[in-house]
Amino acid sequence: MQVLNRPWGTMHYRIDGPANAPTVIFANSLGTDLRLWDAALAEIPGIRAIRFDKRGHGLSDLGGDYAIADLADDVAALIEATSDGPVIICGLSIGGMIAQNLAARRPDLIRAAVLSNTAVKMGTAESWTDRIRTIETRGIAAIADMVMERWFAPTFRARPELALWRNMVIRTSAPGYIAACRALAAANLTVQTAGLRLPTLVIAGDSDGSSPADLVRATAALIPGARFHIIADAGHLPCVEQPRAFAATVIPFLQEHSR
Ligand SMILES: O=C(O)CC1=CCC(=O)O1
Repeated sequence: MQVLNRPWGTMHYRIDGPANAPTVIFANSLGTDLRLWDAALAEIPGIRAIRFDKRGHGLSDLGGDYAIADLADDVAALIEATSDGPVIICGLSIGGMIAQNLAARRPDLIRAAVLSNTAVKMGTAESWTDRIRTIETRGIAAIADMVMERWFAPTFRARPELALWRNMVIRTSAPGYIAACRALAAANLTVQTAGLRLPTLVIAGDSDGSSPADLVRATAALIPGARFHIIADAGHLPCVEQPRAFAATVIPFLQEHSR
């Protein structure tokens, strides 16, 4: 377990892989911690993988409310503290929004981006307000079944591990989860993302109930030269549901842009 001190509190991160391998930094989604990437990383050898828990998730502190740009600033600080030169970023969902924001504002730190199951805008302000209200009135467990349906295709929902992912959501601190919902409600990255000029791979899941493939494709279309790939039998978290297919999609891109 490693610690980065930030003005808002303590940020948890970890590094795996050879010190001299190309660095890839992974940004998690809403309601998950850095274990989100366990299965995919087991299929992606030869990288130095940096993972972290964003504010209010996993072992990291919350501080107060924040915007997507503040989360991107945390990642910038983590890169500066751990790495020489620009890195590849791989972000999923809100993690993909962090990646878009950081690539737009700090091109000196990011050489290429993998944007998984993300968009320039996710959900509506009303949908996030409804979710926050449910958590405030009935607790975070009240949203868990709805979230599982958005995250996973039916095949995965029948597997015993579903209970573990459900527990991950339920055990996220309610204030931490709500702060991320507020940041999502306020975020629209259309202008920033349309200005991106870096190698980008965009990934969608064919059964994603949160960022449907057409929404993800529309974000890819904003970035000149971006590649777009749909993973079959995968919902919002293809790195969990289809780690081999996820790795097979990502590895050639990482190899191409690590040189
Ligand atoms: O919980 C969801 O609906 C999925 C999601 C939206 C943003 C994010 O990071 O995850």
